[in-house]
Amino acid sequence: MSAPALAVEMRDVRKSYNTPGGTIHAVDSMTLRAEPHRIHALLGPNGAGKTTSLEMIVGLRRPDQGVVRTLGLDPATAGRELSTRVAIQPQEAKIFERLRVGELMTLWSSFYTHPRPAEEVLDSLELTNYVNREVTKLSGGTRQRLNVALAMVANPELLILDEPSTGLDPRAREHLWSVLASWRDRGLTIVMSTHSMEEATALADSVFIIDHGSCASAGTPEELIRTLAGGPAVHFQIVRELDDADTARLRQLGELVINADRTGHLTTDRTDEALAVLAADGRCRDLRIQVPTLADAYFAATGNQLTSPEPAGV
Ligand SMILES: Nc1ncnc2c1ncn2[C@@H]1O[C@H](COP(=O)(O)OP(=O)(O)OP(=O)(O)O)[C@@H](O)[C@H]1O
Repeated sequence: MSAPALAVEMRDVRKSYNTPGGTIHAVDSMTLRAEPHRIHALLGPNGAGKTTSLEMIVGLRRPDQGVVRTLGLDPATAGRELSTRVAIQPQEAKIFERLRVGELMTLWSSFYTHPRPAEEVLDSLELTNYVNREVTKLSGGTRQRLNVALAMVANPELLILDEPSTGLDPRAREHLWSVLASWRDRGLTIVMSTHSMEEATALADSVFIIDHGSCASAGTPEELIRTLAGGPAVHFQIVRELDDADTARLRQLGELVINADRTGHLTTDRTDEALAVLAADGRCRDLRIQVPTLADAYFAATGNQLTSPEPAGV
């Protein structure tokens, strides 16, 4: 079987929920394309439609309208042909709570034809020491890592993770990122949701900015920052009036904005040259270089700030 060009494609997908309070348009005109062998992050706040999208990608929900293709197949009808190739981390492994970690992994891997060795997955996620512990006695963060392990033991081509680092302390989170990156380097495709800018910046090869059920913008973190947030900017407070020659020089370097209160900024990649002009003879003070981040790109794409909750243990 030849591999499809895209791991996941959503074209103008809509999904609503009818609730006693009215219809919720959870996913609305969602269009995105995820290439294989990459880590893709759906980045957006609570309620943006990330989980609903992931559930449609694995076939747990059907779209009301539009096209979803996962590894080239329609997840609503592909059945076992897809379920052996795609794994999603169980949101809450409430079932089998009385089992020990090792027992649950053995049971879970028995559901699949070509599972990955459970010991290898447990080892990579630093869970080996917990094999004899009952699932119910695990901490939230350890349990979250077990959920990722349960998905990975299926040995999928496409791994779907819904906010995988929720509840992890900073060290565990960074370790999880390095494990996910190493799996990607061995050919796995990962599609994950997150509301952490830091996670998307550190981990994702491509980011889909999700806003009110649709994809507002997509690209590598660097592309999104460059195209949406612009380049670095030098901010300054004018002390002595800039003369025409200074202003002309600054305009040659980039885009100059001077405000009525005599503050200003120059958007330019040539920050050293800009600083030299602005600082000469004490013309300006409070000089500060601002390098745009994914948060700035997110704000430019959606008009909203996305505040990442602090990871547990901070
Ligand atoms: N089963 C459901 N029944 C009714 N409404 C739902 C259901 N699942 C999700 N919703 C609503 O659909 C919208 C999108 O939810 P979804 O969980 O897809 O977003 P999300 O981006 O994953 O958010 P979170 O980060 O909070 O999980 C929200 O308003 C949510 O309340």
